[in-house]
Amino acid sequence: MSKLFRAVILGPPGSGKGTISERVASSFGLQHLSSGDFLRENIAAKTEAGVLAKAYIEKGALVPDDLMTRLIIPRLEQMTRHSWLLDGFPRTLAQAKALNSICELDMVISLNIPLETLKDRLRHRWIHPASGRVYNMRFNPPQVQGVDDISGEPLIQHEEDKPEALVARLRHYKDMAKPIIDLYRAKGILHMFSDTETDRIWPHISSLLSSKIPTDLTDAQRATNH
Ligand SMILES: Nc1ncnc2c1ncn2[C@@H]1O[C@H](COP(=O)(O)OP(=O)(O)OP(=O)(O)O)[C@@H](O)[C@H]1O
Ligand SMILES: Nc1nc2c(ncn2[C@@H]2O[C@H](COP(=O)(O)OP(=O)(O)O)[C@@H](O)[C@H]2O)c(=O)[nH]1
Repeated sequence: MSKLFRAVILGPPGSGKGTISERVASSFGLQHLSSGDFLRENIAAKTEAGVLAKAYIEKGALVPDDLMTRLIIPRLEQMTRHSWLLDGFPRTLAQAKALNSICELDMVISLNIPLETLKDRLRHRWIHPASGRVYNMRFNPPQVQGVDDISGEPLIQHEEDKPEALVARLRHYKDMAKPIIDLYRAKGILHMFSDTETDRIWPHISSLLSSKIPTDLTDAQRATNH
């Protein structure tokens, strides 16, 4: 069997991790694993870990490392036949070390987006809470304003996407991300992308992935995904 490809995408809130991950998943057949979506699934299913995690998320806090790794690591260990792109994990150095101990990453994509751009994007971000689908009233608006394209249910805006909350979130992100970025840079797998537009970053990520992912893998992956 072809070698699996395992990658992580890092970036501050609003940097386009979710948007780019979806493009990677559809163009290269990698499975997009989002820690936020995974937590929401566990909360909806009322798993023991989901119930514990819910209390932290509702307070606007990160889920503690031991709980988070207990949730996500077994999920990754199950992925023995699929290549993946992980979004939202690791968020701390302890999580990065836990990930290191179970697999050798092939690539880390880090998004470096100016603060003003992030503020502007998040002001216009609307989400469908049940599915995690993300819209932007200017960049990718829903077909009908305020309504999810697939379910027809109403869209909501997150409290923490307000500009006042964002500055603190970004400072926190920078502090947490620095040692993680340093770790991956030292391993020689870090690729940093800086721009204000996802559409300008995407061609670079796409050609990088094309050069690293063998086509037989993407074909095989697509076949198993359909
Ligand atoms: N790796 C993680 N470690 C700890 N907590 C996490 C992790 N991933 C997600 N969470 C928790 O789940 C919540 C939702 O995560 P999610 O990534 O969907 O949204 P977010 O924090 O608003 O990020 P972004 O704005 O970058 O999309 C987070 O606010 C945090 O409480
Ligand atoms: N204007 C604009 N909005 C974008 C661009 N890329 C992503 N977005 C939107 O910005 C918001 C944040 O993107 P998202 O993928 O959720 O980022 P994440 O928080 O890093 O996962 C969403 O509303 C996206 O639709 C872009 O290049 N331009």
